[in-house]
Amino acid sequence: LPPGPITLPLIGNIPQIVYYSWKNNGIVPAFEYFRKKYGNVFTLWLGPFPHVSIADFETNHEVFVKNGNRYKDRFLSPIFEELQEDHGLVFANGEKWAELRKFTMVTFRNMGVGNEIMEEKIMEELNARCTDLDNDAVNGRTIVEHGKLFELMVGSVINSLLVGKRFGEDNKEEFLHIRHLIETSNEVFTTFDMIMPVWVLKTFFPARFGTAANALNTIKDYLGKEAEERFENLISGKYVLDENSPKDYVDAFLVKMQKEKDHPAYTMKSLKFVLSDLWSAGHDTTATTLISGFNQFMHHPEVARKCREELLRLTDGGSRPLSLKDRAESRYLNATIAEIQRHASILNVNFWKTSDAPTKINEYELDAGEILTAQMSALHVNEDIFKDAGEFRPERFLEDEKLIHQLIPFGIGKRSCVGENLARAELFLVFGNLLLRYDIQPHGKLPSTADQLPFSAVKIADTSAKLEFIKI
Ligand code: HEM
Repeated sequence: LPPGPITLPLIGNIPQIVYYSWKNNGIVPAFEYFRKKYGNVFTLWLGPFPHVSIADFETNHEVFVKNGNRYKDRFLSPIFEELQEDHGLVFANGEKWAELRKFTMVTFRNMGVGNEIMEEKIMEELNARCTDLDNDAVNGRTIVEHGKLFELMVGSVINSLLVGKRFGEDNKEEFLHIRHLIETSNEVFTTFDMIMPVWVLKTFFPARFGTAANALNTIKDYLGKEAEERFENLISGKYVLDENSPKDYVDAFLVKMQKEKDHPAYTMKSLKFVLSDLWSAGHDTTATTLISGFNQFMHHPEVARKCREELLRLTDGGSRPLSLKDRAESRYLNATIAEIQRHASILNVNFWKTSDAPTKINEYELDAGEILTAQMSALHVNEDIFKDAGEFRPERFLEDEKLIHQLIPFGIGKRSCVGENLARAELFLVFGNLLLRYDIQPHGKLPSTADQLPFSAVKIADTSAKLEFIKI
Protein backbone atom coordinates (compact mmCIF):
# COMPACT_ATOMS: atom_id res chain seq x y z
CA LEU A 1 0.00 0.00 0.00
CA PRO A 2 1.14 3.59 -0.56
CA PRO A 3 2.73 5.20 2.54
CA GLY A 4 0.85 6.74 5.44
CA PRO A 5 1.09 7.20 9.20
CA ILE A 6 2.04 4.24 11.43
CA THR A 7 -1.02 2.08 12.05
CA LEU A 8 -2.11 0.82 15.45
CA PRO A 9 -3.83 -2.55 15.94
CA LEU A 10 -7.64 -2.36 15.46
CA ILE A 11 -7.89 1.45 15.53
CA GLY A 12 -5.56 1.99 12.56
CA ASN A 13 -4.90 5.70 11.98
CA ILE A 14 -7.98 7.05 13.71
CA PRO A 15 -5.90 8.78 16.46
CA GLN A 16 -3.70 10.57 13.87
CA ILE A 17 -6.74 11.56 11.74
CA VAL A 18 -8.51 12.98 14.80
CA TYR A 19 -5.37 14.72 16.09
CA TYR A 20 -4.35 16.38 12.79
CA SER A 21 -7.95 17.36 11.98
CA TRP A 22 -8.20 19.00 15.41
CA LYS A 23 -4.75 20.62 15.12
CA ASN A 24 -5.37 21.98 11.61
CA ASN A 25 -9.05 22.75 12.15
CA GLY A 26 -10.62 20.38 9.65
CA ILE A 27 -10.40 17.16 7.68
CA VAL A 28 -9.16 18.79 4.47
CA PRO A 29 -6.17 20.55 6.10
CA ALA A 30 -5.37 17.20 7.78
CA PHE A 31 -5.36 15.53 4.35
CA GLU A 32 -3.03 18.28 3.10
CA TYR A 33 -0.73 17.57 6.05
CA PHE A 34 -0.64 13.83 5.18
CA ARG A 35 -0.14 14.63 1.49
CA LYS A 36 2.85 16.87 2.21
CA LYS A 37 4.35 14.22 4.47
CA TYR A 38 3.68 11.04 2.47
CA GLY A 39 3.13 12.21 -1.12
CA ASN A 40 0.15 12.66 -3.43
CA VAL A 41 -1.01 9.06 -2.90
CA PHE A 42 -1.32 8.08 0.75
CA THR A 43 -2.98 5.38 2.84
CA LEU A 44 -5.05 5.97 5.96
CA TRP A 45 -6.41 3.06 7.98
CA LEU A 46 -9.94 3.55 9.33
CA GLY A 47 -9.77 0.92 12.04
CA PRO A 48 -8.72 -2.30 10.32
CA PHE A 49 -9.58 -1.05 6.79
CA PRO A 50 -7.01 0.75 4.60
CA HIS A 51 -8.15 3.61 2.30
CA VAL A 52 -5.97 5.01 -0.45
CA SER A 53 -6.44 8.72 -1.18
CA ILE A 54 -5.19 10.25 -4.42
CA ALA A 55 -4.64 14.00 -4.27
CA ASP A 56 -3.11 14.94 -7.62
CA PHE A 57 -4.63 15.11 -11.07
CA GLU A 58 -2.24 12.89 -13.06
CA THR A 59 -2.60 9.84 -10.82
CA ASN A 60 -6.38 10.31 -10.56
CA HIS A 61 -6.57 10.47 -14.34
CA GLU A 62 -4.42 7.37 -14.73
CA VAL A 63 -6.52 5.40 -12.23
CA PHE A 64 -10.09 6.63 -12.71
CA VAL A 65 -10.07 7.55 -16.41
CA LYS A 66 -7.46 5.40 -18.17
CA ASN A 67 -8.24 2.36 -15.99
CA GLY A 68 -11.75 3.57 -15.15
CA ASN A 69 -13.52 0.31 -15.89
CA ARG A 70 -11.82 -1.28 -12.90
CA TYR A 71 -12.97 1.43 -10.52
CA LYS A 72 -16.63 1.88 -11.38
CA ASP A 73 -17.94 0.24 -8.22
CA ARG A 74 -18.78 2.48 -5.32
CA PHE A 75 -18.04 1.08 -1.86
CA LEU A 76 -21.52 0.76 -0.35
CA SER A 77 -22.22 0.96 3.32
CA PRO A 78 -24.17 -2.16 4.47
CA ILE A 79 -27.32 -0.21 5.39
CA PHE A 80 -27.50 1.44 1.95
CA GLU A 81 -26.89 -1.87 0.24
CA GLU A 82 -29.84 -3.30 2.16
CA LEU A 83 -32.24 -0.38 1.74
CA GLN A 84 -31.45 0.62 -1.84
CA GLU A 85 -31.67 -2.99 -3.11
CA ASP A 86 -29.25 -1.97 -5.90
CA HIS A 87 -31.70 0.61 -7.23
CA GLY A 88 -30.90 4.19 -8.16
CA LEU A 89 -27.76 6.03 -9.19
CA VAL A 90 -25.76 6.99 -6.13
CA PHE A 91 -25.74 3.90 -3.89
CA ALA A 92 -25.86 1.17 -6.52
CA ASN A 93 -23.45 -0.79 -8.72
CA GLY A 94 -23.82 -3.23 -11.57
CA GLU A 95 -25.65 -3.35 -14.90
CA LYS A 96 -28.84 -1.59 -13.78
CA TRP A 97 -26.83 1.33 -12.43
CA ALA A 98 -24.75 1.50 -15.66
CA GLU A 99 -27.90 1.51 -17.82
CA LEU A 100 -29.63 4.19 -15.73
CA ARG A 101 -26.51 6.35 -15.61
CA LYS A 102 -26.25 6.23 -19.41
CA PHE A 103 -29.98 6.96 -19.82
CA THR A 104 -29.85 9.89 -17.39
CA MET A 105 -26.82 11.46 -19.05
CA VAL A 106 -28.38 11.15 -22.51
CA THR A 107 -31.69 12.58 -21.25
CA PHE A 108 -29.99 15.58 -19.62
CA ARG A 109 -27.89 16.08 -22.74
CA ASN A 110 -30.99 16.04 -24.94
CA MET A 111 -32.63 18.60 -22.67
CA GLY A 112 -29.55 20.80 -22.90
CA VAL A 113 -28.31 20.52 -26.44
CA GLY A 114 -31.18 19.17 -28.50
CA ASN A 115 -33.93 21.57 -27.55
CA GLU A 116 -32.70 23.95 -24.86
CA ILE A 117 -35.34 22.85 -22.29
CA MET A 118 -32.66 23.11 -19.62
CA GLU A 119 -31.80 26.74 -20.32
CA GLU A 120 -35.48 27.68 -20.63
CA LYS A 121 -36.34 26.13 -17.26
CA ILE A 122 -33.39 27.73 -15.48
CA MET A 123 -34.21 31.15 -16.96
CA GLU A 124 -37.93 30.79 -16.19
CA GLU A 125 -37.03 30.14 -12.56
CA LEU A 126 -34.45 32.92 -12.39
CA ASN A 127 -36.82 35.47 -13.93
CA ALA A 128 -39.62 34.51 -11.51
CA ARG A 129 -37.29 34.92 -8.50
CA CYS A 130 -36.03 38.26 -9.83
CA THR A 131 -39.65 39.46 -10.16
CA ASP A 132 -40.21 38.51 -6.49
CA LEU A 133 -37.00 40.34 -5.51
CA ASP A 134 -38.08 43.46 -7.41
CA ASN A 135 -41.59 43.38 -5.92
CA ASP A 136 -40.14 43.19 -2.41
CA ALA A 137 -37.72 46.11 -2.98
CA VAL A 138 -37.84 49.16 -0.74
CA ASN A 139 -36.06 52.20 -2.21
CA GLY A 140 -34.60 49.92 -4.87
CA ARG A 141 -33.06 47.49 -2.33
CA THR A 142 -34.22 44.03 -1.35
CA ILE A 143 -32.83 42.38 1.75
CA VAL A 144 -32.40 38.68 1.08
CA GLU A 145 -31.62 35.56 3.08
CA HIS A 146 -29.54 34.18 0.22
CA GLY A 147 -29.41 30.66 1.65
CA LYS A 148 -33.20 30.39 1.35
CA LEU A 149 -33.27 32.12 -2.05
CA PHE A 150 -30.81 29.71 -3.68
CA GLU A 151 -32.21 26.60 -2.00
CA LEU A 152 -35.65 27.38 -3.39
CA MET A 153 -34.32 28.37 -6.81
CA VAL A 154 -32.27 25.19 -7.24
CA GLY A 155 -35.07 22.98 -5.85
CA SER A 156 -37.47 24.53 -8.33
CA VAL A 157 -35.17 23.93 -11.31
CA ILE A 158 -34.61 20.27 -10.41
CA ASN A 159 -38.28 19.64 -9.76
CA SER A 160 -39.19 21.34 -12.99
CA LEU A 161 -36.73 19.24 -15.01
CA LEU A 162 -37.67 16.00 -13.30
CA VAL A 163 -41.45 16.22 -12.95
CA GLY A 164 -42.33 19.43 -14.79
CA LYS A 165 -43.34 21.54 -11.78
CA ARG A 166 -41.58 24.57 -10.32
CA PHE A 167 -42.29 25.98 -6.87
CA GLY A 168 -44.21 29.25 -6.89
CA GLU A 169 -46.11 31.02 -4.12
CA ASP A 170 -48.99 28.51 -4.39
CA ASN A 171 -46.91 25.36 -3.76
CA LYS A 172 -43.85 26.57 -1.82
CA GLU A 173 -44.98 24.34 1.06
CA GLU A 174 -44.19 21.30 -1.07
CA PHE A 175 -40.58 22.45 -1.42
CA LEU A 176 -40.27 23.02 2.33
CA HIS A 177 -41.67 19.53 2.92
CA ILE A 178 -39.10 17.93 0.59
CA ARG A 179 -36.30 19.88 2.32
CA HIS A 180 -37.58 18.70 5.67
CA LEU A 181 -37.62 15.07 4.50
CA ILE A 182 -34.05 15.28 3.15
CA GLU A 183 -32.78 17.00 6.30
CA THR A 184 -34.48 14.39 8.51
CA SER A 185 -32.92 11.59 6.51
CA ASN A 186 -29.45 13.24 6.75
CA GLU A 187 -29.84 13.43 10.52
CA VAL A 188 -31.02 9.84 10.82
CA PHE A 189 -27.98 8.33 9.06
CA THR A 190 -24.99 8.66 11.37
CA THR A 191 -21.51 7.18 10.88
CA PHE A 192 -22.56 4.45 13.32
CA ASP A 193 -25.45 3.36 11.05
CA MET A 194 -23.16 3.47 8.02
CA ILE A 195 -20.48 1.14 9.38
CA MET A 196 -22.56 -1.38 11.35
CA PRO A 197 -23.51 -4.68 9.68
CA VAL A 198 -27.24 -4.76 8.97
CA TRP A 199 -27.86 -7.82 11.18
CA VAL A 200 -26.41 -5.89 14.16
CA LEU A 201 -28.71 -2.94 13.48
CA LYS A 202 -31.75 -5.13 12.95
CA THR A 203 -31.08 -7.28 16.04
CA PHE A 204 -29.88 -4.72 18.59
CA PHE A 205 -31.22 -1.41 17.25
CA PRO A 206 -34.46 -2.33 15.43
CA ALA A 207 -36.13 1.05 16.14
CA ARG A 208 -33.15 2.94 14.77
CA PHE A 209 -33.05 0.74 11.66
CA GLY A 210 -36.79 1.25 11.18
CA THR A 211 -36.44 5.05 11.39
CA ALA A 212 -33.67 5.03 8.77
CA ALA A 213 -35.65 2.78 6.40
CA ASN A 214 -38.72 4.91 6.91
CA ALA A 215 -36.86 8.16 6.15
CA LEU A 216 -35.60 6.82 2.81
CA ASN A 217 -38.97 5.38 1.81
CA THR A 218 -40.81 8.58 2.68
CA ILE A 219 -38.58 10.71 0.43
CA LYS A 220 -38.80 8.22 -2.39
CA ASP A 221 -42.58 7.94 -2.19
CA TYR A 222 -43.10 11.68 -1.93
CA LEU A 223 -40.83 12.49 -4.88
CA GLY A 224 -42.26 9.59 -6.86
CA LYS A 225 -45.93 10.47 -6.40
CA GLU A 226 -46.11 12.79 -9.43
CA ALA A 227 -44.53 10.08 -11.59
CA GLU A 228 -46.94 7.48 -10.20
CA GLU A 229 -49.95 9.69 -11.01
CA ARG A 230 -48.69 10.31 -14.52
CA PHE A 231 -48.12 6.61 -15.07
CA GLU A 232 -51.69 5.80 -13.94
CA ASN A 233 -53.07 8.49 -16.27
CA LEU A 234 -50.99 7.06 -19.11
CA ILE A 235 -52.42 3.58 -18.53
CA SER A 236 -55.98 4.91 -18.36
CA GLY A 237 -55.47 7.00 -21.51
CA LYS A 238 -55.85 10.36 -19.74
CA TYR A 239 -52.20 11.25 -20.44
CA VAL A 240 -50.56 11.04 -23.85
CA LEU A 241 -46.78 10.86 -24.20
CA ASP A 242 -45.02 12.71 -27.01
CA GLU A 243 -42.27 10.22 -27.82
CA ASN A 244 -40.25 12.70 -29.86
CA SER A 245 -40.37 15.51 -27.39
CA PRO A 246 -40.60 14.39 -23.75
CA LYS A 247 -41.25 17.46 -21.62
CA ASP A 248 -39.28 16.33 -18.57
CA TYR A 249 -37.26 13.43 -17.11
CA VAL A 250 -40.34 11.42 -16.09
CA ASP A 251 -41.74 11.62 -19.65
CA ALA A 252 -38.40 10.44 -21.06
CA PHE A 253 -38.35 7.55 -18.57
CA LEU A 254 -41.93 6.50 -19.38
CA VAL A 255 -41.15 6.50 -23.10
CA LYS A 256 -38.16 4.25 -22.39
CA MET A 257 -40.31 2.03 -20.13
CA GLN A 258 -42.75 1.46 -22.97
CA LYS A 259 -39.93 0.55 -25.35
CA GLU A 260 -37.96 -1.66 -22.92
CA LYS A 261 -40.80 -3.54 -21.26
CA ASP A 262 -38.65 -6.34 -19.81
CA HIS A 263 -35.61 -4.32 -18.78
CA PRO A 264 -35.18 -4.41 -14.97
CA ALA A 265 -33.85 -0.82 -14.95
CA TYR A 266 -37.07 0.62 -16.38
CA THR A 267 -39.74 0.03 -13.75
CA MET A 268 -41.78 2.42 -11.62
CA LYS A 269 -39.89 1.29 -8.52
CA SER A 270 -36.59 2.05 -10.21
CA LEU A 271 -37.86 5.47 -11.35
CA LYS A 272 -38.75 6.43 -7.76
CA PHE A 273 -35.24 5.60 -6.54
CA VAL A 274 -33.66 7.55 -9.40
CA LEU A 275 -35.83 10.64 -8.83
CA SER A 276 -34.94 10.59 -5.16
CA ASP A 277 -31.21 10.28 -5.95
CA LEU A 278 -31.25 13.06 -8.53
CA TRP A 279 -33.09 15.37 -6.14
CA SER A 280 -30.84 14.64 -3.18
CA ALA A 281 -27.55 14.67 -5.12
CA GLY A 282 -28.44 17.72 -7.20
CA HIS A 283 -29.96 20.06 -4.66
CA ASP A 284 -27.57 20.84 -1.81
CA THR A 285 -24.50 20.59 -4.05
CA THR A 286 -25.69 23.29 -6.46
CA ALA A 287 -27.30 25.50 -3.80
CA THR A 288 -24.17 25.37 -1.61
CA THR A 289 -21.97 26.35 -4.57
CA LEU A 290 -24.19 29.36 -5.32
CA ILE A 291 -24.26 30.43 -1.66
CA SER A 292 -20.44 30.03 -1.34
CA GLY A 293 -19.99 32.07 -4.52
CA PHE A 294 -22.00 35.02 -3.25
CA ASN A 295 -20.22 34.79 0.13
CA GLN A 296 -16.93 35.11 -1.80
CA PHE A 297 -18.24 38.10 -3.77
CA MET A 298 -18.97 39.91 -0.49
CA HIS A 299 -15.27 39.58 0.41
CA HIS A 300 -14.04 40.27 -3.13
CA PRO A 301 -16.24 42.99 -4.65
CA GLU A 302 -13.53 43.65 -7.26
CA VAL A 303 -14.13 40.13 -8.68
CA ALA A 304 -17.89 40.78 -8.96
CA ARG A 305 -17.11 44.11 -10.65
CA LYS A 306 -14.77 42.52 -13.21
CA CYS A 307 -17.36 39.82 -14.01
CA ARG A 308 -20.01 42.50 -14.49
CA GLU A 309 -17.77 44.54 -16.80
CA GLU A 310 -17.23 41.47 -18.99
CA LEU A 311 -20.94 40.57 -18.99
CA LEU A 312 -22.02 44.11 -19.88
CA ARG A 313 -19.62 44.02 -22.82
CA LEU A 314 -21.00 40.68 -24.02
CA THR A 315 -24.67 41.64 -23.71
CA ASP A 316 -24.49 45.12 -25.27
CA GLY A 317 -24.67 46.94 -21.95
CA GLY A 318 -27.10 44.43 -20.41
CA SER A 319 -29.72 44.88 -23.13
CA ARG A 320 -30.32 41.09 -23.20
CA PRO A 321 -29.95 38.28 -20.66
CA LEU A 322 -26.75 36.27 -20.56
CA SER A 323 -27.25 32.97 -22.38
CA LEU A 324 -25.38 29.66 -22.50
CA LYS A 325 -24.23 30.68 -25.99
CA ASP A 326 -22.06 33.34 -24.31
CA ARG A 327 -20.10 30.75 -22.34
CA ALA A 328 -17.07 30.52 -24.60
CA GLU A 329 -16.52 34.28 -24.47
CA SER A 330 -17.13 34.76 -20.73
CA ARG A 331 -13.53 34.07 -19.78
CA TYR A 332 -13.45 35.98 -16.52
CA LEU A 333 -16.81 34.64 -15.31
CA ASN A 334 -15.72 31.08 -16.16
CA ALA A 335 -12.48 31.56 -14.23
CA THR A 336 -14.47 32.98 -11.30
CA ILE A 337 -16.88 30.02 -11.24
CA ALA A 338 -13.89 27.65 -11.35
CA GLU A 339 -12.34 29.42 -8.36
CA ILE A 340 -15.69 29.34 -6.51
CA GLN A 341 -15.95 25.59 -7.13
CA ARG A 342 -12.36 25.03 -6.04
CA HIS A 343 -13.12 26.68 -2.70
CA ALA A 344 -16.64 25.25 -2.40
CA SER A 345 -15.35 21.67 -3.12
CA ILE A 346 -18.59 20.13 -1.95
CA LEU A 347 -17.21 16.89 -0.47
CA ASN A 348 -14.53 17.07 2.24
CA VAL A 349 -14.24 13.30 1.90
CA ASN A 350 -15.11 11.81 -1.48
CA PHE A 351 -17.07 8.59 -1.95
CA TRP A 352 -14.94 5.45 -1.91
CA LYS A 353 -14.46 3.18 -4.92
CA THR A 354 -13.33 -0.44 -5.01
CA SER A 355 -11.33 -2.13 -7.76
CA ASP A 356 -12.52 -5.45 -9.14
CA ALA A 357 -9.03 -6.71 -10.07
CA PRO A 358 -5.48 -6.32 -8.74
CA THR A 359 -4.01 -3.05 -10.01
CA LYS A 360 -0.81 -1.04 -9.98
CA ILE A 361 -0.76 2.59 -8.88
CA ASN A 362 2.63 4.18 -9.38
CA GLU A 363 4.97 1.56 -7.87
CA TYR A 364 2.30 0.04 -5.56
CA GLU A 365 0.47 -3.16 -6.37
CA LEU A 366 -3.03 -3.13 -4.93
CA ASP A 367 -5.21 -6.18 -4.35
CA ALA A 368 -8.70 -6.45 -5.81
CA GLY A 369 -11.25 -4.90 -3.46
CA GLU A 370 -8.94 -2.23 -1.99
CA ILE A 371 -10.71 1.06 -1.28
CA LEU A 372 -9.54 4.11 -3.22
CA THR A 373 -10.75 7.61 -3.79
CA ALA A 374 -9.99 10.74 -5.79
CA GLN A 375 -9.64 13.01 -2.75
CA MET A 376 -10.98 16.11 -4.51
CA SER A 377 -10.90 18.59 -1.66
CA ALA A 378 -7.30 17.66 -0.89
CA LEU A 379 -6.45 18.01 -4.58
CA HIS A 380 -8.06 21.46 -4.66
CA VAL A 381 -5.86 22.74 -1.83
CA ASN A 382 -2.74 20.96 -3.14
CA GLU A 383 -0.14 23.77 -3.08
CA ASP A 384 1.91 22.05 -5.80
CA ILE A 385 -1.01 22.57 -8.20
CA PHE A 386 -2.80 25.64 -6.83
CA LYS A 387 -0.21 28.05 -5.46
CA ASP A 388 -1.43 30.04 -2.44
CA ALA A 389 -4.43 27.72 -2.43
CA GLY A 390 -6.13 29.54 0.46
CA GLU A 391 -6.48 32.72 -1.63
CA PHE A 392 -9.54 33.43 -3.75
CA ARG A 393 -7.99 34.48 -7.06
CA PRO A 394 -9.85 33.68 -10.33
CA GLU A 395 -6.90 35.14 -12.28
CA ARG A 396 -4.93 31.93 -11.59
CA PHE A 397 -7.06 30.18 -14.26
CA LEU A 398 -6.40 32.94 -16.82
CA GLU A 399 -2.65 33.05 -16.18
CA ASP A 400 -2.38 29.27 -16.75
CA GLU A 401 -5.13 28.04 -19.05
CA LYS A 402 -4.26 24.37 -18.46
CA LEU A 403 -4.92 24.71 -14.73
CA ILE A 404 -8.68 24.41 -15.19
CA HIS A 405 -8.26 20.79 -16.36
CA GLN A 406 -6.80 19.89 -12.96
CA LEU A 407 -9.95 21.02 -11.20
CA ILE A 408 -12.40 18.15 -10.57
CA PRO A 409 -15.36 19.49 -8.52
CA PHE A 410 -17.66 16.93 -10.19
CA GLY A 411 -15.33 14.00 -9.53
CA ILE A 412 -13.51 12.02 -12.20
CA GLY A 413 -14.09 8.79 -14.15
CA LYS A 414 -17.01 6.39 -14.31
CA ARG A 415 -18.67 7.63 -11.09
CA SER A 416 -18.32 11.35 -11.75
CA CYS A 417 -21.37 13.56 -11.41
CA VAL A 418 -24.33 12.74 -13.65
CA GLY A 419 -25.74 16.25 -13.28
CA GLU A 420 -22.55 18.07 -14.29
CA ASN A 421 -24.07 19.67 -17.43
CA LEU A 422 -27.13 20.84 -15.55
CA ALA A 423 -25.08 22.18 -12.65
CA ARG A 424 -22.66 24.00 -14.96
CA ALA A 425 -25.58 25.58 -16.84
CA GLU A 426 -27.21 26.68 -13.57
CA LEU A 427 -24.03 28.15 -12.12
CA PHE A 428 -23.27 30.09 -15.31
CA LEU A 429 -26.77 31.47 -15.83
CA VAL A 430 -27.52 32.28 -12.19
CA PHE A 431 -24.17 33.87 -11.28
CA GLY A 432 -23.96 35.71 -14.60
CA ASN A 433 -27.50 37.06 -14.81
CA LEU A 434 -27.70 38.07 -11.14
CA LEU A 435 -24.41 39.97 -11.40
CA LEU A 436 -25.72 41.62 -14.55
CA ARG A 437 -29.00 42.67 -12.95
CA TYR A 438 -28.02 43.55 -9.38
CA ASP A 439 -25.31 45.18 -7.36
CA ILE A 440 -25.13 42.80 -4.39
CA GLN A 441 -23.83 43.94 -1.02
CA PRO A 442 -23.71 42.54 2.52
CA HIS A 443 -26.54 43.61 4.83
CA GLY A 444 -24.97 43.88 8.28
CA LYS A 445 -22.24 41.36 9.04
CA LEU A 446 -20.12 39.82 6.28
CA PRO A 447 -20.87 36.14 5.60
CA SER A 448 -18.02 33.77 6.39
CA THR A 449 -16.28 31.99 3.52
CA ALA A 450 -15.14 29.15 5.80
CA ASP A 451 -16.67 25.67 5.77
CA GLN A 452 -19.25 25.58 8.56
CA LEU A 453 -18.72 21.85 9.23
CA PRO A 454 -14.97 21.26 8.64
CA PHE A 455 -15.03 17.92 10.48
CA SER A 456 -17.83 16.36 8.45
CA ALA A 457 -17.76 14.62 5.05
CA VAL A 458 -19.76 17.34 3.30
CA LYS A 459 -19.02 21.09 3.17
CA ILE A 460 -21.64 23.57 4.37
CA ALA A 461 -21.65 27.27 3.43
CA ASP A 462 -22.52 30.11 5.81
CA THR A 463 -26.18 31.10 5.38
CA SER A 464 -26.50 33.19 8.54
CA ALA A 465 -25.81 36.59 6.91
CA LYS A 466 -28.19 38.61 4.72
CA LEU A 467 -27.46 40.30 1.41
CA GLU A 468 -28.88 43.40 -0.27
CA PHE A 469 -29.86 43.18 -3.93
CA ILE A 470 -29.81 46.63 -5.56
CA LYS A 471 -31.26 46.72 -9.07
CA ILE A 472 -28.86 48.14 -11.65
C1 HEM B 1 -22.40 22.23 -8.30
C2 HEM B 1 -23.15 21.16 -8.27
C3 HEM B 1 -22.68 19.75 -8.14
C4 HEM B 1 -21.50 19.25 -7.67
C5 HEM B 1 -20.29 20.03 -7.17
C6 HEM B 1 -21.58 17.81 -7.74
C7 HEM B 1 -20.55 16.95 -7.36
C8 HEM B 1 -20.65 15.58 -7.40
C9 HEM B 1 -19.61 14.68 -6.95
C10 HEM B 1 -18.29 15.12 -6.39
C11 HEM B 1 -20.06 13.41 -7.14
C12 HEM B 1 -19.34 12.12 -6.74
C13 HEM B 1 -18.22 11.80 -7.63
C14 HEM B 1 -17.47 10.57 -7.20
O1 HEM B 1 -18.02 9.63 -6.61
O2 HEM B 1 -16.25 10.54 -7.45
C15 HEM B 1 -21.38 13.49 -7.70
C16 HEM B 1 -22.15 12.40 -8.04
C17 HEM B 1 -23.45 12.50 -8.49
N1 HEM B 1 -24.15 13.65 -8.78
FE1 HEM B 1 -23.46 15.55 -8.60
N2 HEM B 1 -22.81 17.45 -8.23
C18 HEM B 1 -23.51 18.60 -8.50
C19 HEM B 1 -24.79 18.69 -9.03
C20 HEM B 1 -25.56 17.62 -9.39
C21 HEM B 1 -26.85 17.71 -10.02
C22 HEM B 1 -27.54 19.01 -10.43
C23 HEM B 1 -27.32 16.43 -10.16
C24 HEM B 1 -28.62 15.94 -10.75
C25 HEM B 1 -29.71 16.61 -10.90
C26 HEM B 1 -26.31 15.54 -9.62
C27 HEM B 1 -26.42 14.17 -9.57
C28 HEM B 1 -25.41 13.31 -9.19
C29 HEM B 1 -25.54 11.85 -9.18
C30 HEM B 1 -26.79 11.06 -9.54
C31 HEM B 1 -24.31 11.34 -8.75
C32 HEM B 1 -23.92 9.86 -8.61
C33 HEM B 1 -23.35 9.37 -9.93
C34 HEM B 1 -22.93 7.89 -9.92
O3 HEM B 1 -22.58 7.38 -8.87
O4 HEM B 1 -22.93 7.28 -11.00
N3 HEM B 1 -25.26 16.30 -9.17
N4 HEM B 1 -21.72 14.82 -7.86
